[in-house]
Amino acid sequence: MVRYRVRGGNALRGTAFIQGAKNAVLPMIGAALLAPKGRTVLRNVPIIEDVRRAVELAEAVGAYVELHESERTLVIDASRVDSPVLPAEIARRFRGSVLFTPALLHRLGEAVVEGVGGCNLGSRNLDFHYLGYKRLGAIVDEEETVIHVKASGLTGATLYLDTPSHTGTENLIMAAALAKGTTVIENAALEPEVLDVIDMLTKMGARISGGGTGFITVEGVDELHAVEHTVMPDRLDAGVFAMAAAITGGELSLVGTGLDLGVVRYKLEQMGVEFARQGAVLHVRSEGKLRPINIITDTYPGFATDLQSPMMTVAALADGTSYIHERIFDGRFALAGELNKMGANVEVDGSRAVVRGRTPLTGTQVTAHDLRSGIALVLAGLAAEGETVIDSGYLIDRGHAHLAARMRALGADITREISER
Ligand SMILES: CC(=O)N[C@H]1[C@@H](OP(=O)(O)OP(=O)(O)OC[C@H]2O[C@@H](n3ccc(=O)[nH]c3=O)[C@H](O)[C@@H]2O)O[C@H](CO)[C@@H](O)[C@@H]1O
Ligand SMILES: C=C(OP(=O)(O)O)C(=O)O
Repeated sequence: MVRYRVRGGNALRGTAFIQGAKNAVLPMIGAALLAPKGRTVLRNVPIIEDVRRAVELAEAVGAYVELHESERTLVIDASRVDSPVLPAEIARRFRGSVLFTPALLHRLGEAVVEGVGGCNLGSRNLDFHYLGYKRLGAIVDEEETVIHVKASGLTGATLYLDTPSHTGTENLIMAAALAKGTTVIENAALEPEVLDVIDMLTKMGARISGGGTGFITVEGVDELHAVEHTVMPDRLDAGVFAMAAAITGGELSLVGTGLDLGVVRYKLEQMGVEFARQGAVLHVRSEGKLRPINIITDTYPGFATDLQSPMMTVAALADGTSYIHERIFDGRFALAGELNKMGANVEVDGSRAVVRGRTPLTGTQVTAHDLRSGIALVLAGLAAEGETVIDSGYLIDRGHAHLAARMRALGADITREISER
């Protein structure tokens, strides 16, 4: 059992090193399995639990994988992939397991999905993935919780997503990349991570156009080859560090952000946080006095749902009433009860939350219900009086690498403990 212990009151100052993106590296590991020869090299890999699970899953289907932690590099040899089964005990521990299905379909003609995990955020359907595979010529059988997808070669088709699913878009691009003929994916996701995956697949020999427009065209090719690729920065990790500066009255230089934070930056600026781009470094500074804010989550370029929970903590520390509307997931407010235990005043009504700040936060024992509510509680702990103890830290480790060490280097009083239960 992993547990985080945070004692609040310290302003975070210094240089924060932003990790590679979880939501880019996971599809890239899936993409690496599409190459039947050679070795793929992924750089700037975040050393997070989801990556460890992805490595275990790749090994379970027959790939040879080296995770070089201090070099943040993965080397993947997929030449001996021989099992179509994604075993439940690994696959149910993270969402990214679904991203292995296109490679297994192409390489072995079938994929057996014994379960898919990920954060518990209400309904998390996969119908667009399976309907898309069917439109490309696969047969999809569901037996209770096990899904069996079979295809002796896929054929291009026009696909339409009811909503621009992130992993759905990635999976259908990978499925189409080796299908015969042309596939068009309408209402495709626009997230920067999807574009990074398209870049990697393009280097591998895939023919993909329209990334970032919502209409993606894929011309199928006969084979993809192993390449080297550097994973883009994690904009969610960067957002969390910017928020840590905001609530503690700190000053941070974010290194490795590359891209701008878009709407997250604008919302924090409205709250009174100062940003300055200094070449490759994004500088964030706050006096610690924050104005309230309104947030409506949306697919990119809207406000990312994954930063909604951390932003709820920031809102609880702002002077006045903030409003949050969660539009992507129907169960993403588990944080509210935990923040209220610490003294916040958050009222949830369906998909909307009203946060009345600023109320002083006091450290106590709280529960991370998912990855982002976990990191939001770490933020709350940084600004609270006394000690905040957060269980289960595993959920935080799913998505943030070496969190305690990185925050301690900036002056935070935070420890990560491993206990028997
Ligand atoms: C590993 C990964 O990249 N995870 C991210 C990905 O999850 P993920 O790809 O699972 O999220 P989706 O974009 O697919 O899901 C968003 C919404 O669409 C619905 N939906 C999705 C697919 C489908 O076939 N049918 C359907 O109805 C879901 O129930 C959910 O309400 O995007 C989410 C939304 O930005 C992020 O929170 C996750 O961090
Ligand atoms: C919802 C998330 O992740 P996953 O899709 O991997 O569960 C997240 O990163 O906040």
